[in-house]
Amino acid sequence: MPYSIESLRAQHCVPRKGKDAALAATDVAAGLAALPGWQRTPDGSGIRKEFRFPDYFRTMAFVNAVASIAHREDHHPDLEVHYNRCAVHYSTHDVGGLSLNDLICAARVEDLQAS
Ligand SMILES: C[C@H](O)[C@H](O)[C@H]1CNC2=NC(N)=NC(=O)C2=N1
Repeated sequence: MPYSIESLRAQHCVPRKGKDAALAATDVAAGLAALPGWQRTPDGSGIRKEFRFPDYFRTMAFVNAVASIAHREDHHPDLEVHYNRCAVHYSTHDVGGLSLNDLICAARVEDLQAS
């Protein structure tokens, strides 16, 4: 099933649990094709992208905006925060891998970058 970043952004996360909610490998690949710079983690359990900023202040502004998305969507990424970069890692613990929620949130994070 092809995805566009707009179609992902138009959706909201809902609770997804269990194996039935896990994305098939072909769906993950289709999702990543719509999300520039996002990659599957080496173990395949998540998706990840590193964002770079001019300074710590702007890095933290991004971190707080991502936290706001996490709060609104009730879907929470792991973050690696450094002085001028932040890596965002999404996976869905409740399915033990990737769900549509991860693609939706990644698309929302991309929207932050565009603004
Ligand atoms: C009920 C609620 O949707 C779940 O507890 C959510 C909360 N945030 C979550 N975040 C992530 N990353 N994975 C989950 O499975 C998850 N589950």
